[in-house]
Amino acid sequence: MYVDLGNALNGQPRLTREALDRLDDRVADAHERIARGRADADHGYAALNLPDTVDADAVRAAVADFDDPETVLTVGIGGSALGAATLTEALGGDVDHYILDNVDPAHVGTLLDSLSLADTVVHVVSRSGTTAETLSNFLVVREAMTDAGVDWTERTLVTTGEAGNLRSLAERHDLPALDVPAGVPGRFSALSTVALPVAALAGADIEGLLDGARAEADRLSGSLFESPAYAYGAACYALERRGAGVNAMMPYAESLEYFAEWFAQLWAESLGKDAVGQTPVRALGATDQHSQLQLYRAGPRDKLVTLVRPRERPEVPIPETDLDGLSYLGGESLGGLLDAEFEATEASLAAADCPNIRVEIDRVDAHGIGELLYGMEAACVLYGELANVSTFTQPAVEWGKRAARGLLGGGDFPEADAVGEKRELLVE
Ligand SMILES: O=P(O)(O)OC[C@H]1O[C@](O)(CO)[C@@H](O)[C@@H]1O
Repeated sequence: MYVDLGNALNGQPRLTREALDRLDDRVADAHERIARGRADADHGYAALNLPDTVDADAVRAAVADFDDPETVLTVGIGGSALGAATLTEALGGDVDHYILDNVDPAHVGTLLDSLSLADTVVHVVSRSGTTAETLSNFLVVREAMTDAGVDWTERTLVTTGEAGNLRSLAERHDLPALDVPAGVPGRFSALSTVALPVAALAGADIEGLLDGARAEADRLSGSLFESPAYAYGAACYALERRGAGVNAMMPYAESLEYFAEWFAQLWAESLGKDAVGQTPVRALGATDQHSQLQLYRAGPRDKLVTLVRPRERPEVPIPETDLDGLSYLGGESLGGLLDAEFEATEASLAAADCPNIRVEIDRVDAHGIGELLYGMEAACVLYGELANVSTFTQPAVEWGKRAARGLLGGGDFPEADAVGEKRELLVE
């Protein structure tokens, strides 16, 4: 992973090279704390050990008995789904991968009606085993398989914690089951038994993913100027401290659209604590040049834009044309056009004093994706250290869960009472 901070400096919010130099001493201290946390496999820090601790053989063994499925359906939510979605979108492969990470009846019904469930492997993932959306969707999927005459116990893989509903289900029905990695929050689990099974079923290069992650881990050092991951995390932190409360994650590759969604959970759920944090915005280049770029260039000076691209792309030539004013495109390539737009957008943001950071990988392949995912995880951990927040917890998401459960008669929760006290100003 390559990180270029040139355009992060001297914009509005204003970050200077001198400020980064001063921050580097704190990066060194943070790196020591991170190294200690990794050495002790402390909660959360253990995620940065995954390239060496994940049991890839167990992943391969768990999927070995599934006979080359056409389709894999991931039933999970948050980090239990977004890692798998990111991997298969970026790396492609031999299966059609769908995820059910919402409980929209229209979507669930339409998707299940479209699938050949006899040729589908269901990977149900939940660390806690209690997540309402995941368990509800699994019960619906299981019934649909039964109604279709499919033995669901032959088509289901489980990844879950040591105890809980899914663990009991796997034991009761002798399902193949993997353990979620100890001490790794879901949003940090893409390079683990949570997401790797789908990548394995899709025929992706698991070792390449882990090699890329190891390469990025090897670059972690006591200076942000020697570690791309720390350079990114430190610059994002420093810019947020100076007013960049928004970070628009804008990959210039269609196959990295889910990566931006994965990044949004990683950044928001890790860093949004104690009334601080940096709001991740999911964007896509070049598409959002015709959309959100107007706001980035001419809106409030409260943003940084992260521009991500592979240095190599496949070539699709643009045919010659005599269309008025468009002959310059003829003989070019789509990749050449996309890269020109990347660089033009980068320069347009700089010209408008909007701080932006260039993140590149050699190509969108297993090694590059391993670098990118690990690098962003390490960047997030560093940011959390510098911001002195509890990076690996997410207490704020529990309130709504209790309210919903109370509304559904799942217990006596005062949060549910608050729903009934909603202020109303209805306009019809
Ligand atoms: O894997 P589980 O326990 O179902 O949790 C799914 C997601 O829900 C959260 O716990 C938030 O509610 C995320 O942190 C997590 O990725």
